[in-house]
Amino acid sequence: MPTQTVALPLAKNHVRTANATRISRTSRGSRAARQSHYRELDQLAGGDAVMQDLIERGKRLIDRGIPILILGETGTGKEFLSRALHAYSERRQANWIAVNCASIPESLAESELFGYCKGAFSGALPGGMKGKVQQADGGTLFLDEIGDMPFSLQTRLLRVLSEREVIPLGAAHPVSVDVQLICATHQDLKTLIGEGRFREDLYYRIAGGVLRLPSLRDRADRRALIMQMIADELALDAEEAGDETIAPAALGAMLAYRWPGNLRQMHAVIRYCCAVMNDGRIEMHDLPEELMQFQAVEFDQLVGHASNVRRIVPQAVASESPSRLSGNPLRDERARVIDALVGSRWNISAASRQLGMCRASLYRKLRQLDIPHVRDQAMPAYAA
Ligand SMILES: Nc1ncnc2c1ncn2[C@@H]1O[C@H](COP(=O)(O)OP(=O)(O)OP(=O)(O)O)[C@@H](O)[C@H]1O
Repeated sequence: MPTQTVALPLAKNHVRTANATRISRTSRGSRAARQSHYRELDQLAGGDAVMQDLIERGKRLIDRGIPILILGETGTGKEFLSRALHAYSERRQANWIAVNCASIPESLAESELFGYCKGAFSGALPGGMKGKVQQADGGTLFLDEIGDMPFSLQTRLLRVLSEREVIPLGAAHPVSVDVQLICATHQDLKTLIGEGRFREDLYYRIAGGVLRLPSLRDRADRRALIMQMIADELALDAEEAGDETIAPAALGAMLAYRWPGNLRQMHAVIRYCCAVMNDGRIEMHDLPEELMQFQAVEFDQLVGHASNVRRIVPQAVASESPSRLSGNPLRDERARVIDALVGSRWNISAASRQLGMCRASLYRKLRQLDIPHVRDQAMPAYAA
């Protein structure tokens, strides 16, 4: 067994256990708790049929101790799913141990994963150290970014999985381990295998069951997710949050946006919006720049292409209630006009109908309220 590693192991706080992190819904008002908030397995499905099916398969696999490989773009919730599966499983009383294979320096990887004995190398902790695999004994080992695991380590991992035992650095005898394995990656492992960067035999060992998380733009329950995240951020119950917390135009922009960073990005955007909003309601001008820029591009594409409008504007948005009043008549009117314009994707006829005025009056109103037409904006100026 190779024992050439001589560097110090990673600090103890690199170990994240499920026991140290809340699994269930957090209580109202605790910001620190909310930030490390993990949902139960059934709550992850939301109202999306693909997710519901995936969760049901996940339950069956974990019940049978089958190694699970979670695939999905960055930020789709692979780690969340892994924690929730562990919390659902019979192993929930034991540790959930995460290892990010992309972030451990190769020189430390062996000692980090497999541990070492007293005096294994100079600079080692006096009492030796249990590796992550042993720490997960009886529980779940989550190998995140498995596609980035160095090839040499893949060989050792394969042995651990086949023999169900580890040999810490410097140890004379193997130690038995019993772990539920969950791996995750955003990479295409089949391609890595083709390129000789990932062991095919390891792939079949870790991919007992494959769960592919959908990207956020493919999820049918985006609206419910947005409302839930707002509720979480404001520490409200989902029903309490309701539609009162977000203007129809802002909701429409979030529904239409492509979310390349998936749930992680959406969570960050909602945290931002909730921090900057006034009067407990997210308005269009509270959205961060990337969503505004996206809107500007979309509108530019839409001008003169009325047939696209139906496809991009969610129907529910158009019929929602107008913005909450601020008490400043000019500001309220400006917000109402902007809501109508954005809600109708700058279709002037539709917006004027909604506002109860003729097209000419609406054009006059735009000039009066200093709202430039979207055609004339590099980026929409929504500040009301
Ligand atoms: N079900 C969920 N409900 C609310 N927020 C979620 C959910 N799943 C994920 N998130 C948010 O997205 C963030 C990223 O989730 P997670 O780390 O599980 O994604 P990932 O797919 O593992 O990402 P990466 O591939 O980049 O490691 C979380 O920190 C959380 O803010």
